[in-house]
Amino acid sequence: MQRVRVVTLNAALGPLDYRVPDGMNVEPGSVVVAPLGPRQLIGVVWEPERLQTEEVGDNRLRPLVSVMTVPPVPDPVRRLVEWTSDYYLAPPASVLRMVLPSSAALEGPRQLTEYAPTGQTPERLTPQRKKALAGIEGRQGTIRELADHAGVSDSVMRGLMNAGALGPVQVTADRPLACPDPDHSPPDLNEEQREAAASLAEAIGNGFDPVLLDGVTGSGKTEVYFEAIAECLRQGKQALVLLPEIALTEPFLKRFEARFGCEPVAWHSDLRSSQRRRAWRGIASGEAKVTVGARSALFLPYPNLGLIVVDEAHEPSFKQEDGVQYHARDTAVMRAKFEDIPIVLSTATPPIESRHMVEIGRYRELTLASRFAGASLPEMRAIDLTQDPPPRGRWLAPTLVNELQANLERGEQSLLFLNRRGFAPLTLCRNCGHRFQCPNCTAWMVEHRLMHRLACHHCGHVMPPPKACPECGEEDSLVACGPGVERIADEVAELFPDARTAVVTSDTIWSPLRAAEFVGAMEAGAIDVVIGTQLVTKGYHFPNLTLVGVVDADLGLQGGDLRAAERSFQQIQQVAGRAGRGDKPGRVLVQTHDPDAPVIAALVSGDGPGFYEAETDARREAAMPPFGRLAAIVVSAEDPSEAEGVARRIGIAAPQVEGMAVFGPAPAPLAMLRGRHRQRLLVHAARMLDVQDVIRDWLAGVEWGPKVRVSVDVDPYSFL
Ligand SMILES: Nc1ncnc2c1ncn2[C@@H]1O[C@H](COP(=O)(O)OP(=O)(O)OP(=O)(O)O)[C@@H](O)[C@H]1O
Ligand SMILES: [Zn+2]
Repeated sequence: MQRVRVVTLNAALGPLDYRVPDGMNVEPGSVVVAPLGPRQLIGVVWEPERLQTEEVGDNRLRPLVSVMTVPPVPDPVRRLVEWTSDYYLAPPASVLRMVLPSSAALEGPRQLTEYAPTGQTPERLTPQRKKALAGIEGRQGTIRELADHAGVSDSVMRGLMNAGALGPVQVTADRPLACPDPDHSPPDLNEEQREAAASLAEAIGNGFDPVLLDGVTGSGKTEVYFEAIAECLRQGKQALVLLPEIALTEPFLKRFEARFGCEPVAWHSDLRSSQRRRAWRGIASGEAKVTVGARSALFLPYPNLGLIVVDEAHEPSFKQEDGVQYHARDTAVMRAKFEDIPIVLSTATPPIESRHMVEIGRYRELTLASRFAGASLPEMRAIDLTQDPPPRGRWLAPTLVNELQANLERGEQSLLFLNRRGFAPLTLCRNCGHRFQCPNCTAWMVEHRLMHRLACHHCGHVMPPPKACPECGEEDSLVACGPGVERIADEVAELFPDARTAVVTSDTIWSPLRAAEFVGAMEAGAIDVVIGTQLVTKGYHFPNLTLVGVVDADLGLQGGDLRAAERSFQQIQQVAGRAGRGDKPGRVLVQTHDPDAPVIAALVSGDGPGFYEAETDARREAAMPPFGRLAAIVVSAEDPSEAEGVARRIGIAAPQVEGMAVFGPAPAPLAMLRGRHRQRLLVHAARMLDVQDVIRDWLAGVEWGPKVRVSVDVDPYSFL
């Protein structure tokens, strides 16, 4: 009798053993359907020696139901699942769910109805339908695709179908994917780029090779790693590019198409289920040669991966903050290791963790020191708000306003950066001082005037701004305190009524399509001033954008977590990097109350190396990451005393281990989130300590009820 061990997609279950019925062929990695009580579960066959479970006698084993007709999950992916589960203290099932995220993809071949012009043009076609029919340009596709292509609504398309102008065609849902051509349109690289590109191309097919591609903004890092992708394609291998925001995928797809002749496969949360199925099947079969995606694309079962690129590798959004709390950059390096392939971490502002890996010889570094085509890096100046303050009730200093005016007169584009969504971060009653707080979180309600709502940025709770203060009953007494991007947009509109402005935040650019519209408008010169959050700081290339104003450079330094200064530096350096990327030089004005703060001083004087050295020394001295390790244990419950009780018991049970210290428990800074009260413990450990092992044993010795949640965040990035 053959028995197998199966990891199911159910996180509440450990691995389970089954009997393989006669005639069924399974191997490690096979995706199978297994019975559990009256239900059926999807799971993956695992090497039994790698995962422990309760032994069940042969006679009690139930037989597997079936094997799914998809390729087995490859070896390196199974190793990645084990590593991620071990390192981030998450159930293997939770990680495996990211490998098999679409149940539709696991089903067999599927038929799909598409529509194509029948060649009959019905009489009396409305002008709108006539235009839609022309807009199809003879294509075939689903109603939705045709509507998208023609720029009309689905119902117009359905009208055409009912009128007989479009007819149904049955096709397989798994249409062939376009294959990128490495020689479609190669760029003419400059000397520096050529060297870096050659070195990356050389690495393809030659084993594990982590590379930090450190190039100033606008130096052509993308062009350089595209050459590595081209080599990967020539060798018939798959490549994966991870981007930090799905808003960046759309411009990336266009750029990729210009270089390789067709779009890569995109993977992100905004895909429709049919697209997700198609992408997953193409990836798993090896047909999809290049995938670009958000962090979750990292776990997909590429059978033949040849290269991973992590673009904007400094971005904090690579850290997943719920579910499996993994860092996609670090996990990507592990995947590259299991696959035995190169990985490129591309960034203009390498994080201290990655720089350190270069210093100790684990990663190699390739540098691009200058901007492409002779464009110079922008000139950066601080505006001291204590000397040059904006008028009362305004946020832009006179110097910045003058520069904006000059830019508008020259017909050049400007960008104002403020990392705060909405109109104002705080709303209070002028009469009694009442502040609007989220009922579910320790957070202020943020006014969003465009949506006419107060919103909590932590849980999404929204309410209309009340007419009267709920505390004192005074009418029309609410005042907005402080600026958000919408308020800056209002200020620009008052100062320059003719300027065309765009607010760019996750509220306005929530999908790749909206991002594409924004990029189109910028490129067409239809926007004069962009007011945006961190969403506009990265990746974009607008040659006519010559002025960047940082509205509040001190903002990121508040809160004071471990990486606050570094993050501020990166953010301002990145947003500054949007200026002067074409033939016109760029200027950056940084508004601050403290021009002598090390971050600001380093930015203005261009002494990045000095800043990093000081930051690194400080971390080394305090044994903070990457020189020491941190893990946070967060205990939450709806009942504050339950959370407190369990947190206290965990604190008391903390083992005495050399090289490890435990701080807390204490109420988390975000003491309530989504209605749950939160207590935090912080574990600080020496670099060499297997802190996960310690925490696993430690927590195994403490019990808590079902209403309490305990989560461990290894290498935390958020300290809230
Ligand atoms: N060799 C080249 N030939 C033609 N165009 C190039 C070349 N190198 C760079 N460019 C162009 O210069 C611009 C900046 O390049 P790219 O976006 O790759 O820079 P980057 O280093 O990724 O910048 P950032 O870090 O700011 O995102 C792009 O429009 C790119 O197409
Ligand atoms: Zn909330």
